[in-house]
This record gives sequence, C-alpha cells and structure tokens, in this order.
Amino acid sequence: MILDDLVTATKKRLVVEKQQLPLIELKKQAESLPVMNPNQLYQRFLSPMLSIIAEVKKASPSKGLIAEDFDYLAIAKEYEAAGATAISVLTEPDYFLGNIDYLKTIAEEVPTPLLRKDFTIDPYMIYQAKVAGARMILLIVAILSDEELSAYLQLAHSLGLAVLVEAHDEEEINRALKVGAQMIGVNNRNLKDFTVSFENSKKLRHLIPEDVAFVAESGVSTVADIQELKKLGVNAVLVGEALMKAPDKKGFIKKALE
Ligand SMILES: O=P(O)(O)OC[C@@H](O)[C@@H](O)c1c[nH]c2ccccc12
Repeated sequence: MILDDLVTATKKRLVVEKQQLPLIELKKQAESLPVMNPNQLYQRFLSPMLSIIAEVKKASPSKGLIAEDFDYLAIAKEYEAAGATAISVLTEPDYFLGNIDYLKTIAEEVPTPLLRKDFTIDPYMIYQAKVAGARMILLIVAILSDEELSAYLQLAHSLGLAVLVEAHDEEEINRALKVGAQMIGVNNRNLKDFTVSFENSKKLRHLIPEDVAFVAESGVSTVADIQELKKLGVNAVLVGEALMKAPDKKGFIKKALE
C-alpha cells in the first residue's frame, strides 16, 4: 500500500536528517521559540463559518505532477489574500515533491497559520515543523500506534502546535477521539485505490462531537462540491489540486466562503 511506501521513505530520510542536525540541537532550536496557544486555532475552526484549508502541492502519487509552474510563495500569498483559514504545505519530498524549506519561506512572509502536511512518524518531525514556522501538524492514525498518537499529540501541544488527526473509518475516528484529538480530518480519497467519494465524510460526520472540528479532505473539484460538504455540516474543507489548477485561486476561495 502507498502508505507503507511513504513510511519507509520517511524513515530513510530521517536517518540522514538526524545525522545532519542531531535531535538535541533541533530540540533546542524548537524550545527557544515562543509557544502559541493551539486552542485559538481550534476555536477558529469551530466557528459557525466554514473554514478553508488551502494546500500548496506540487505533485501527488495519485495525480503525478500537478503544478508545472510552482511558485509556492506567490500561491500562498494568493491563498492568504483570499481569506484561507490555514495553508497546508506538503513537505514530503519523494512522492509529493514537497520540501520543508517551502514552508519555512512561506512562514517568513505569510501570516496565515501553516499546516505541515507530511507523514509524521517521529518526534523529530514535530520539532522540525515548529522550527520551520508551522502552526499545525498532521498525524495520520493509520500509520501510528495509540501510544505514538497520544505522545505526538501532546508533544505538538506542548510546543504550541495544533494537530489535524486524519482518520479513514469509524475505528480510526474512535482512536483519534480516545487520545484527545480536537480536529479530525476524514480523507475522501481512498489511499488504497485513490477513488474519491464524499460518502466517507457523510457517513462519518455524526461520529465527531460538536467541540471537535471536522475537516473534509481531498477530492473537491468545484465550489459546488464545497457547498455540498458544507451541507453535511463540516467545519472545514481541505482543498489541494483544484486550487493549484485554478487560474483564479482568489475567486475560487471567495466564492467557497460566501
Ligand atoms: O488535492 P486534493 O484532492 O484536494 O487533496 C488535498 C489533501 O486532502 C490531500 O493532499 C491529502 C489528504 N491527506 C493527506 C495526507 C498526506 C498527504 C496528502 C494528503
């Protein structure tokens, strides 16, 4: 399965990264930075207004190259100007052609909260996210044990980072809730065969209590799709490819927020 390949690639990369910058050094850098309160961000997502998380993504395993002309900073600035609640930045290099430096550069110039979108499997990556300027990280239930999930969530919170916990079915949602997730994303794309269906969001919405934000992820192609998800009562929609390909990104987000 694709998730296994991603975890393997990430493990390999971490070995090299830890040699270049040992955990103790990275930790020192992270702990010298100011700590924000992640609750503010969670509350923003729980407001009655629909939130949009706009994604900066060059390529993906399901679609190949998405953006020929990948001016990630200009794209992030457009997302900000349009009123995106947060910006998701793919940092996974092998399958998504991402880079943590993209996030770092965007963080220096764009005040919108940034989500480090990656396959977090080690505390090292959480410190990296903090140092690069992220305000949120992604934890994918399918690739973590309960112990890891709980420890990483707490570590992120202690650094002032909010956490989006991605779940695919009822069992994974229950695991996310058990460790105290305050923001849960359901992926509309099946990672086994890459098919997309909003049925997942529809079916699973009711499992998430009112004080936990529900994010519908993936597969949105039109503003009408966003309106459909809004009717299901989602708090936020995470949109990648459709925005990356939209000639008028600002117009797309503005219409979606109307
Ligand atoms: O491009 P889309 O179909 O709008 O999808 C965005 C986002 O949901 C997708 O990139 C994503 C969802 N979960 C992930 C986990 C890792 C990497 C990427 C993802």
